[in-house]
Amino acid sequence: MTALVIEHLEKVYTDSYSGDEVVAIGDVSFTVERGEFVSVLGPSGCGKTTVLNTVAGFADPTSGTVSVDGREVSGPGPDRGVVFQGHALFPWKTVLGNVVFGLRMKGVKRREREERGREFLELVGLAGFENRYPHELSGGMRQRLGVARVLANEPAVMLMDEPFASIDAQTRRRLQEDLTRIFEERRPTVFFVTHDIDEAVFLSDRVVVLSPRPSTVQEIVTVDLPRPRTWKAAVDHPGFRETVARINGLLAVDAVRDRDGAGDQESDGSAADVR
Ligand SMILES: Nc1ncnc2c1ncn2[C@@H]1O[C@H](COP(=O)(O)OP(=O)(O)OP(=O)(O)O)[C@@H](O)[C@H]1O
Repeated sequence: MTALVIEHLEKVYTDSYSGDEVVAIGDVSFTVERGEFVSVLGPSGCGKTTVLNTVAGFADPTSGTVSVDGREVSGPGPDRGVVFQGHALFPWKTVLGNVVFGLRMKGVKRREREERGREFLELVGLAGFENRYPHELSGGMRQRLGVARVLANEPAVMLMDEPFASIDAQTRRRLQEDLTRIFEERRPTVFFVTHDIDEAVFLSDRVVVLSPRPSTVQEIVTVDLPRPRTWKAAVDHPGFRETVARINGLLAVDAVRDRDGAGDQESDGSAADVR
């Protein structure tokens, strides 16, 4: 069953300083099936975060529609859970308090929510930290907590906007492996935004490659890698290297087009800013 449908999404912003119109998203359509992990990749400024914000209900489309489980999105809702880059945890609540917050809002009884909260903390490797506060955790642990908090609510779609971008490379790899394991165990529906091609390929079932602004879907690449996945197995797998090379090629074409001025006239030349 299809969990998320994005149809002919267009987004035009008006620059608050100059009053100029910026066409962030030209025409973007794609779907995410239930239990599927889909990443969105594209040059810097092509509108990846805008697509995610529109799905989250934080931004309205200029035209086009976004539907989750058959219902058109018209604002934020509990059917979509967002894991932010900057954690967005409640600093005054304990680790367990943060995880069970959404369940409390839904009216789940204390015993059951604490049971579920502990289960999700265990899943993300934070068992034993229930009574700590977010400031007592490392950046990686806070990000795990962000994931546990969203998973505990069992949203129809889990939205992740570069959740590991500000985390050191070694920890990031571990978190990516943990996320893959959690995905394989629980099969949430995930919509993931990233700059990192390796990360997108390692985590995803499909990768949506966007063109430079005003963005369109350049290609949707299916990742043919067996699960369960580990970094060790992935880097040795020819399919992993081929898929990374293919996406690299797609984005390199964008960078050349942009440099030669054939792309977006307002480009700041950062189209090659895809790690
Ligand atoms: N609130 C806003 N008002 C005006 N312009 C905006 C606003 N938000 C985003 N933009 C512009 O829309 C375009 C797309 O931005 P967005 O952040 O969605 O891109 P992105 O692909 O996620 O970028 P990055 O890869 O650098 O994180 C950019 O040119 C940005 O400057």
